[in-house]
Amino acid sequence: MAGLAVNVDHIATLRQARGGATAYPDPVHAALLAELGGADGIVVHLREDRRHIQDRDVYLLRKTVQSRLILEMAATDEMISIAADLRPDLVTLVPEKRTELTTEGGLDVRGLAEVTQKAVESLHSAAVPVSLFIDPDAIQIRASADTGADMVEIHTGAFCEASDPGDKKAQFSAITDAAHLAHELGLGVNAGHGLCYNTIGWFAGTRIIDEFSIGHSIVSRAALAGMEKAVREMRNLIKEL
Ligand SMILES: CC(=O)[C@@H](O)[C@H](O)COP(=O)(O)O
Ligand SMILES: NCC(=O)COP(=O)(O)O
Repeated sequence: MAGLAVNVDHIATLRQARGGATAYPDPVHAALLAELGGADGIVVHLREDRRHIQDRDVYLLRKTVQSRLILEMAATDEMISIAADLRPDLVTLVPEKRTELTTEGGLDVRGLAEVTQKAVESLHSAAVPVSLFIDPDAIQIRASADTGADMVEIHTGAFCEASDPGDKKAQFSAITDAAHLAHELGLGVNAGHGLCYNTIGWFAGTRIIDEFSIGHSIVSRAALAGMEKAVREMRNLIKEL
C-alpha cells in the first residue's frame, strides 16, 4: 500500500500572512495532528526565502515527528549544511526560483548533473537518503539514477492542472511510464505536487507509487474540516488504490 507524506508548508503560509507576527497556526502542531490522522511522513520545504517554513520549524519537527521527516530543499551549500546538521529521514532536492508562486517544473538533473551528484554525495556522507523531484521524463529519470540518488519524486503538477481530458490522460501516462522506468532502474518512486481528493483516484490499481506527497489540498480541507480528519480522508482514499 502506498504511503502518504503530508506537507505542512501552507500552515506556515497562513502563519506568515501577518509577517510572522503570530506564532499560530504552528506547522509543528499540524504535523502532530497529521500523524494522528495516519500520515506516514511529514514534509516541509525550507525555502531560501523562508516564505513559509522557518528554520525553527524544521528543528522542532526533527524533535517531535514520530513518523518520518522529509525535508524539501534546493541543492545549495546552505541547505546541505542544514540537512547534515538536522539529519531528516529523507531530503528531496527541488528547484527553486524566488519569483515562483509555488514549485514549478522538476529539477533539471540532466542539465545540472555535476551539482546534483555532488549534493547527493554530500548528503549521503551525512547518512541522509536523497530523492530528486523531477518531471515525468525518461531522460531525467535516467540522469537521476546516474547521480546515485535513492529515489525520485515524480512531479504530478502538469497532470493535476490539465483540464483537457486528452491532455490529462497523456500526462497521467507520462507519470506511469516514468514510474515504471524508475522502478526498473532500482529507484524508489514517490509522487507529488497538486494532488487532491479527486486526482488521487487516478492511481487506483496502478500500485506504482511508493509514497504520495500531498500538502496544499489537505491543508485546504483542514481549514474547514480539521487536520486530523482531512489527513484521515486522504489516507483512506490511498488505502483503496
Ligand atoms: C516540491 C513541491 O511540490 C513542494 O515544494 C510543494 O510545492 C510545496 O511547496 P511550495 O508551495 O512552497 O512550492
Ligand atoms: N512535493 C510535493 C509536496 O510536498 C506537496 O505539494 P502540494 O500538494 O502542496 O502541491
